[in-house]
Amino acid sequence: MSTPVKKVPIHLQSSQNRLLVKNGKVVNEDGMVDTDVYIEDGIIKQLGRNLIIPGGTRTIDARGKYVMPGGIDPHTHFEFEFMGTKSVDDFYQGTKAAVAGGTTMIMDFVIPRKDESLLEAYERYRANADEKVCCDYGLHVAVTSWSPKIKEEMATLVQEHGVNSFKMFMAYKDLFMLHDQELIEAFTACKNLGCVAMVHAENGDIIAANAKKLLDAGVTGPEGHEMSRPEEVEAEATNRACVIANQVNCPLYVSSVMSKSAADVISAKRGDGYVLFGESIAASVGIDGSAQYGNDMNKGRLCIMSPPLRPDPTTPIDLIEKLSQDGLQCTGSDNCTFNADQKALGKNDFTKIPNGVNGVEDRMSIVWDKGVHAGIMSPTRFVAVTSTNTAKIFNLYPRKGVIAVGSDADVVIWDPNRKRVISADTHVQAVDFNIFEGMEVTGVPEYVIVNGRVCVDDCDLKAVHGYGKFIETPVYPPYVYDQIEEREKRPRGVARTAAEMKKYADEDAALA
Ligand SMILES: C[C@@H](CNC(N)=O)C(=O)O
Ligand SMILES: [Zn+2]
Ligand SMILES: [Zn+2]
Repeated sequence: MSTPVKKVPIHLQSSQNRLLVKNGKVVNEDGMVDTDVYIEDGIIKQLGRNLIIPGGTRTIDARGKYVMPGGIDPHTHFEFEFMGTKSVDDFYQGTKAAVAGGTTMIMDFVIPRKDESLLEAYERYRANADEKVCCDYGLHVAVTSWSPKIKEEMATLVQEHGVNSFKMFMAYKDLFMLHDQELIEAFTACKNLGCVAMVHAENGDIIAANAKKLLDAGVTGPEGHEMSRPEEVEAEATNRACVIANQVNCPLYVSSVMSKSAADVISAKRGDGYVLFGESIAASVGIDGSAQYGNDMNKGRLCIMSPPLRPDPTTPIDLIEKLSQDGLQCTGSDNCTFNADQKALGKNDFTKIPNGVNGVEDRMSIVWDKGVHAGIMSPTRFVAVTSTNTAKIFNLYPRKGVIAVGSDADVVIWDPNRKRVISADTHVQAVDFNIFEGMEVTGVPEYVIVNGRVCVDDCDLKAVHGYGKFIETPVYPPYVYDQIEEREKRPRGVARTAAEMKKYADEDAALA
């Protein structure tokens, strides 16, 4: 199905059409350079100094600022029907908030209703999103049950609808959860289609058993949520997903890594040469999960998500360090927002609290503040983990995720010193609270250019609904499948001798 080409309304052309970003420091994942950027018709046309440009070009002075690829958020759930309610940020408000925070593309999840086919669910999401989005978007598709029909639909989605990634949930028993045999078959199907398998990694059987025990013991407050699924329940499933994917030689993307233990598994398996990518989220590097165990039950309910925020206060710093050192590769938001009254659906039973928190608007500032401003992460690594790596994994690169001639003009002019205080009183999102309430962050987008159009103009939001479009993600991303194919050429068992271990490690180092 071809994506309908959107005509940019005439009044948005001409003056918005030509832009020169001058005197900035362009930051890509592989380096920084002082140069100017000329944009026309939504595309980056020239890079350099003293550029020859046509009259009528608007010039933005980026002196003292970083000029970076727009953020790409690989993990959102806008207007998602879940746990008897629906997330309140829809594709308009959610993408408007994304743009406000410096994100110029999001990837959401098609999650089928009960008895809805994958194709019907995909069409429903497209119909919901296409006319509303304020920036470009892609779609992952969730496989929440397994059958020959599902396998066929995966192929159709790949061949006709521009999907290259499928999400399997190992949690949410009796709702979305797949068991090992189904995971083996779903991962094998992903591999045979040239796709990326994604997981929500928690052991849903253990969670269900623990939740029952806790409720039977009279634990109904928000603390029961994390108690039912401590870190090792996430780490066990993370390890199991990695092993299954490795055994079928399928590339694996672990979504919303929320604990040190799970992050350690991912770093270790990557060191063993697995084709594996780990995603942190704004919440997990921004705050810890102590509020769930506090005396204020209302506040505790608000930050309930899965996998849960961890009470270990060293978790955020551990995860931002792993992001900085390539232990983890991407940062999403897992934005799945429910208002306080929706969260109160679980006031007498923590298993009824709709799972999910905000993050799409604050993701970029949180990672800059906790990473770059804190002196832990370089600006180039910031670009990698907030934009480029996601673009490469889902085969959007170099159209997205880089400041380069010919790339889409999705550009953020970033003020590394400007500060802002995060608050529901001022945020763009629809949700009526913010898990980062009151947090002062350093690092703010001063201009956000979406497909060549200035949508944040000197910190003034001018996002326009319907301006974004669906972006197809082609199969066989080279960044991923070059490694898979290399491993196929070298079928290798488990290294049994020190010599084999060294040989494999040297081979993998040469490939990295
Ligand atoms: C259902 C969805 C959003 N909710 C959440 N992460 O708590 C997910 O698990 O990714
Ligand atoms: Zn999840
Ligand atoms: Zn999610």
